[in-house]
Amino acid sequence: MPHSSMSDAASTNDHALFERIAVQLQQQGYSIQPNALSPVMADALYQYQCALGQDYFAEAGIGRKQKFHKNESIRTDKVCWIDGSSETGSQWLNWCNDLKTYLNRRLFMGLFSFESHFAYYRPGDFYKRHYDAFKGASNRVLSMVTYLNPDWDPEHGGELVLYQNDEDTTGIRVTPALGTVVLFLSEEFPHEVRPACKNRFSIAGWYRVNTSIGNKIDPPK
Ligand SMILES: O=C(O)CCC(=O)C(=O)O
Ligand SMILES: [Fe+2]
Repeated sequence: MPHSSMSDAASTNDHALFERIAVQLQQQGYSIQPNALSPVMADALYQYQCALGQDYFAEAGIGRKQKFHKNESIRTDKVCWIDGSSETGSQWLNWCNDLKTYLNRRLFMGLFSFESHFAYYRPGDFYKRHYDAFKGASNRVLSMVTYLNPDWDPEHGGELVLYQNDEDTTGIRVTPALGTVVLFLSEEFPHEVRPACKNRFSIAGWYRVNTSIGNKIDPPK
């Protein structure tokens, strides 16, 4: 039997996935990938988020960590930022970093850093139509959303609706099923989260470019 370790197999799968993402980002500016996460990674992230407990989740705001405004008319979800202090958190960040390296090599995107948080939408919670970044006003360039909901049926609601531009009122609807990953250019695609009839878990993340000027360090860290 040929020798093949778990990690070799995983990285071959990831390589094919990263290539599909790159092609779609180049052709259409977004990519929707059901079952993008390995079942092991999807389950670890799901378990991790479930174990976090309510206390870890804070009311979400608008803007980056530093410029934070609470705004309940636009969004009602709760979030918890992910760092590398846990095994699962660091595996997640490594995977996101591998994707960053791949996209930089393949598309010359110049992605510099990545930040992400778990998000928890209770039944009825929503995030109204918005852009993740405004042209020239932010260094977030690529948005990524990963869903952590086993057994999600379309009738549970909670879709992401991704619009092609300001005029688009139809959009593309994405069911937030476990393991689905969506990426889109942050300045190009308005989008919204529709209310669901049950708890909806996800990870929202953003790849950023480096816009440091002089001695102002941006992104921080
Ligand atoms: O959870 C989603 O489907 C999208 C979340 C989102 O748009 C955001 O956090 O900016
Ligand atoms: Fe968003």
